[in-house]
Amino acid sequence: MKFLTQTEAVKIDEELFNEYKFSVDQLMELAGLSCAHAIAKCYPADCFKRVLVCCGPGNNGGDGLVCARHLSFMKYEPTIYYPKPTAKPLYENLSHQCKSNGISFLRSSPTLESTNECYDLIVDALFGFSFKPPVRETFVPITEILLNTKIPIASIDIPSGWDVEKGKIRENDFEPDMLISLTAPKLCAKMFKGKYHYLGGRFVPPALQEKFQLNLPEYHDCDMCLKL
Ligand SMILES: NC(=O)C1=CN([C@@H]2O[C@H](COP(=O)(O)OP(=O)(O)OC[C@H]3O[C@@H](n4cnc5c(N)ncnc54)[C@H](O)[C@@H]3O)[C@@H](O)[C@H]2O)[C@@H](O)CC1
Ligand SMILES: [K+]
Repeated sequence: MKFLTQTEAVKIDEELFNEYKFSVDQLMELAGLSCAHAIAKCYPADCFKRVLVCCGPGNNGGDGLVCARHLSFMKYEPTIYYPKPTAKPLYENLSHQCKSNGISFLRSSPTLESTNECYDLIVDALFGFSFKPPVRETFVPITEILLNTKIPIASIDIPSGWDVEKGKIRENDFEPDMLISLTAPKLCAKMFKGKYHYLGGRFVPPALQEKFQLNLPEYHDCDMCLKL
């Protein structure tokens, strides 16, 4: 299986939209749904009910909003922390859908103590493959919590803050328990040492897989995600 550079990840993204005519909503829905499925396989709702979903300003954050909505249908109780909501219809609608499904949004940053006390699992949907270090000020408090908490963290696509290609290179980069690589793993996933690595985003057309020689493993039956 191929591990993608940042440039390859961006190119595949562009081809999905430009050549294959997917809309961002379509792929985000499938990506977020596959993350919820992968999480449910590893952290059952009866033990990991209270989930803090941390969402960033880009599409990785959008995946998090979708994932939170699906988790709410799977007997979890998600809470969203979305410190820099993006003023675009896509994100506003996703936020609205979460609120309409009874999911609450935190008004201010949680503390380490409140995080440890109030949640059983954290979903990291802060940054994906377009992240450029260093982490900007708004997101420093939450990344410090992710670094110091004992609660398991499931990262969507990239552990937020990691270099997309070189991986965990800074002292304060946190170590997630789970990584769900979307489309195909990025190079940083080679450094992932957590318990569960899953592949999600079962929507890559065969011709595109061939073109980028992704060499993806086969998904089983009707599964939305695959344990790597
Ligand atoms: N190509 C694909 O196959 C798909 C990708 N999706 C998701 O889209 C993600 C990529 O999304 P985007 O390209 O929108 O970007 P990201 O969500 O990776 O991050 C970009 C956002 O983060 C901000 N940002 C970047 N560096 C920062 C820093 N140092 N401090 C604070 N903020 C920073 C940018 O201003 C921008 O708003 C993927 O990782 C994946 O999660 C899915 O939604 C759908 C399918
Ligand atoms: K992430």
